[in-house]
Amino acid sequence: MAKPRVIYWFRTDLRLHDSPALKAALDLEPEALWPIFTWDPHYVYHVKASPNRWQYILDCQQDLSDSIRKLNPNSKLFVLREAPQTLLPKLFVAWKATHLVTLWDSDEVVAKNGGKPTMSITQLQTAGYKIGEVPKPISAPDSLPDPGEMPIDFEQAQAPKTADLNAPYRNKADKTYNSLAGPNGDFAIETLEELGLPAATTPHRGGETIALKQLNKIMADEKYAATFRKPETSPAAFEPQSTTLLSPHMHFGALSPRLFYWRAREVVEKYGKGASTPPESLTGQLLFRDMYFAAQAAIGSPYTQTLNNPYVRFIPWHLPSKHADTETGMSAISGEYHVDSPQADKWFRRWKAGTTGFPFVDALMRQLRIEGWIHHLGRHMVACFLTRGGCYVHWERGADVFEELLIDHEPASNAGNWQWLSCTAFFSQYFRCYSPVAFGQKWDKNGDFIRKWVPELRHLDAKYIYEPWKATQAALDKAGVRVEGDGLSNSHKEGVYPEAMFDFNERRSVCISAMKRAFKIGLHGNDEAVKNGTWKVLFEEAGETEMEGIGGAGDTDEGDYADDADHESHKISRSRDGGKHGRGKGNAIKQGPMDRHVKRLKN
Ligand SMILES: Cc1cc2nc3c(=O)[nH]c(=O)nc-3n(C[C@H](O)[C@H](O)[C@H](O)COP(=O)(O)OP(=O)(O)OC[C@H]3O[C@@H](n4cnc5c(N)ncnc54)[C@H](O)[C@@H]3O)c2cc1C
Repeated sequence: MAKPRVIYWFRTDLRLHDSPALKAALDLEPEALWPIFTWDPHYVYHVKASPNRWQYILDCQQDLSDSIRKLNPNSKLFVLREAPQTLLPKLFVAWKATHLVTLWDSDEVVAKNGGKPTMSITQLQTAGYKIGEVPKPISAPDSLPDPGEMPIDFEQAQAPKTADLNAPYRNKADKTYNSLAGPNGDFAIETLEELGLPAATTPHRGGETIALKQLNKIMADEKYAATFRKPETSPAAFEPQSTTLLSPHMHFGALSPRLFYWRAREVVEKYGKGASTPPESLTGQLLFRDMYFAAQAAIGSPYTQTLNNPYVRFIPWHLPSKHADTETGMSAISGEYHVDSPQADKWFRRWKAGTTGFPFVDALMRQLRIEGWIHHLGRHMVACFLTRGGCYVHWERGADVFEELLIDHEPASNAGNWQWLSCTAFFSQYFRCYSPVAFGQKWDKNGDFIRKWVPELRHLDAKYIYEPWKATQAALDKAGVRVEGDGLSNSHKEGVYPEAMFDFNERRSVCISAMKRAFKIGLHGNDEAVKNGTWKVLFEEAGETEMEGIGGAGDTDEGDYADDADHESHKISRSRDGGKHGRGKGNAIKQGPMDRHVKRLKN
């Protein structure tokens, strides 16, 4: 019998280590193996991303290609410029391929959670416990077969002409699909130039080699890794940041979460007494990732939006999404929204631009734009501020901005965390709000983080750096800064920082009242009243509009319970572990997209 000829299609798994699908491909003992990546126009034009994330994926591909070449100088990552659904059938014939191998997400956690989404870490841990121990990661292969010949004497299907969500970034002609095998006909990795994009601004670079180096460095610092407690890590730390910054590597599959998990477990076991436990520990962080993945797997496409989502509370936020297709609700966070309040729209645009006049919020938003990454508690701060703790703007607007700017953008984690922060799902303590003054001061009294990202304020006395509206004229003169305008029209003026866009305490109390009312009315995304618009009547009957709200006292959230939605369940998970360093069976985590599927091709 003829030996298999395998097209190995790299998708969200840009690595060689811990790849069951690659192992399955090699177990076939193929006579030819073509590692390929195909540029899907859906991704290129319909997934919003700044050049920072494009650079990251190109880095991951280049590194993978170099690693493949090290194993076999005749091979590399062959990049093809066409949609997979039109390309692959032609390749199977032209290259006489017999097998296609991919990685897929698993629904096992959902099945073990009674077919329901995992809406708390306890549910995730219980389902994980039923599945059993997390499989150990497998090693990278030490050799790869040659690719076969690669004729492309077929017509390249043109990418459909559709709306390009990334058009605002393209400053050159888009040449992504000019030729199937790239400008030199050698199936090379695309460049930002080909994509028509400017240079990235982020200092963070992608690729399996960097990811493994970073992981080794983190685990070599045993005390850090074993005693990691997320709520004790500072959102204001930079160079180095206080958490691992491994999320973008995991997003592109350059790092296996199973490898990360087991390395963290081993360090904890060696460390013994004093090690941290889930959910605050490093393994606990990975549990959150799986919790959101399994929630998305169960809920399906409505997961990333409110409409049609039975698990998301309906709150009549400002700037709701325009739904092109209200039946399926598919385009919820495409970026198009109703401007029901010009005031809220301006707040939203100032939030996005990092010119709210609240220096801690602005510093975080500017770091997000330039670096594509901010600390988890920084994400808490800006998300709470945009939604239930300040602007009362829809969480889908914030998720949309994060989709564009994050280098680690992961649909499940992004939507889930925005729901958490806006108290629409996963978390409900809407009276706990992050103060843009007190929360930053807790971590960084001197405001060094603000001085780095908001240079207009870098010479301002620490006494005023979180609230420049309180600064005396003498203090402002000494710092060489004026506080005026909204930052949208005068953002390029040297030495000018915008005025605060509202009184935070006032807004917080307005928001809390409005949240209280919405919780009382108790609608969810799949309720008829939400779908047919009659929710308006219910809210009008219930009293004043959100803008006039009656106010409520509220608590200042300091982030201590940042990842702790249900204190009771947290206690349960600890006792199930016997309080031992996250080693109990209750910590079992089901790795995300790791099931292997080998499809026999019918050609
Ligand atoms: C509003 C909001 C939006 C977010 N959007 C994303 C996103 O698009 N992609 C993304 O990966 N994370 C997202 N997060 C979760 C979290 O902030 C990041 O995963 C984390 O900050 C990444 O930094 P790190 O690798 O240093 O994390 P570490 O603290 O070092 O944690 C290790 C890993 O655990 C996982 N993890 C940790 N916390 C969470 C969490 N709450 N949810 C899911 N996974 C978690 C990540 O994979 C992370 O790399 C979001 C959080 C908020 C509040």
